[in-house]
Amino acid sequence: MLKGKQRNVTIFPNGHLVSRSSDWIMYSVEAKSIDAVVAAYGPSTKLGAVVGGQTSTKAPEIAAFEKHLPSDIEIVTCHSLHGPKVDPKGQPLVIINHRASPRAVQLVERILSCFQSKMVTLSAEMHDRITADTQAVTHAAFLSMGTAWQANNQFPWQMARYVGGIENVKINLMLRIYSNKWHVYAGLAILNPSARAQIRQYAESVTELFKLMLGGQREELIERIHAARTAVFGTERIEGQELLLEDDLLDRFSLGEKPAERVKNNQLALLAMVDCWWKLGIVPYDHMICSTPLFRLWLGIVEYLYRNEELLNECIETGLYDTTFRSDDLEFTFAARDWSERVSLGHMDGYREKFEKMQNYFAPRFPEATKLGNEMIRTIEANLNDRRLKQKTQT
Ligand SMILES: NC(=O)C1=CN([C@@H]2O[C@H](COP(=O)(O)OP(=O)(O)OC[C@H]3O[C@@H](n4cnc5c(N)ncnc54)[C@H](OP(=O)(O)O)[C@@H]3O)[C@@H](O)[C@H]2O)C=CC1
Ligand SMILES: O=C(O)C(=O)Cc1ccc(O)cc1
Repeated sequence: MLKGKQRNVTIFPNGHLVSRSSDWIMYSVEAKSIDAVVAAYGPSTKLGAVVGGQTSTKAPEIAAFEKHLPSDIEIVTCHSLHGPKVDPKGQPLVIINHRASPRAVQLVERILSCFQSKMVTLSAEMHDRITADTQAVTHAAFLSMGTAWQANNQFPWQMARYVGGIENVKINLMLRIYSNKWHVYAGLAILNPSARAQIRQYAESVTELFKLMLGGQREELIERIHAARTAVFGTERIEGQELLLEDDLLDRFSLGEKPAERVKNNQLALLAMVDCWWKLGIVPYDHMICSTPLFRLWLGIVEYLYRNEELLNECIETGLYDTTFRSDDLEFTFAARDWSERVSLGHMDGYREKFEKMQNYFAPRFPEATKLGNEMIRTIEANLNDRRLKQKTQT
């Protein structure tokens, strides 16, 4: 029974009754089921209605609309670029006019304006290309971190090496992804035609960098890391330019006890990300208009590392000469390759099986991590906005 303000909402027994009586319909279902759901209810769409979807990958959604909707139905679809419990205000909201009149686009924009999100107009193809660069490959990195920790039977917040600074962001975002539904990430990775190659390159970058570390190939490693840095972040640090993130801010969001002295880490996951962007010719800043909070935090910690010469050198030296964490890096490399293979095979069940195994392992910490993660996203996003604003007013 609906209470209070929602008393005027009537829940129909099925999608046919919704379709035949609605002027605007948004399909917000699993991407893997979109074809079956639109096949079932699409033919019942009210004459003159506008139809869209909220799935994270537009290729299968558009294919389903084209196949099953009557040809006189207008198609304006969308994608909110944030997860649950994030304030939609100011977050990107992609609007795609696939087959519609300006009147239909305006109707959808007016309805969705209540989110107070930042609307961005893109084509479906462009949307999928950008989200493969931003979301799919970012998720691959965090899924692999979790898999490696589980394989070594670790809860990273219990280990000095993984507490404080950028480690906090890594752990919180990893837990955030595993606390969400498997089909969201499987859909993003497997059904997006551009995602496979990106995820494969990430796994290759991890493997190749790890081999250079194992082989003690100092010069090649330095050369490769610096070449990637130049391609992604430019040749020099602009004087006075502030970093997106700072130590004291990052240290606030810890699930564990911070050690007196920071323990070194070679940050293979972050080095591989920049290497992957370089190899694929991706400049992540170009995608800010269509980015999620998670991607901005990921880019924030990567930038934090690459714009700090001392810290980057420390990662290189640790990677080459500190063998204490070789087993972590070995498991991380296996994990990145295994996720990539599962995505390439394109089997939803293979993805689900692995995702849910990790989800069960980390589940006891989800409530605490979700609370802390929400707070972290709120605080860091506010900080990023302040800085962008300051930088804008200075230029
Ligand atoms: N979660 C996120 O962070 C984001 C998700 N998205 C996208 O939004 C979509 C929905 O995701 P989310 O809400 O998280 O997932 P949920 O699993 O919570 O929701 C999917 C819903 O679809 C319903 N559904 C599935 N099949 C049918 C059917 N045949 N008839 C009627 N209803 C059906 C399910 O009903 P039932 O439970 O009864 O099976 C369920 O309520 C996905 O495509 C996802 O990629 C987009 C942005 C962010
Ligand atoms: O921010 C992320 O990448 C998330 O994990 C949340 C999310 C998941 C699916 C989407 O389509 C949009 C946002």
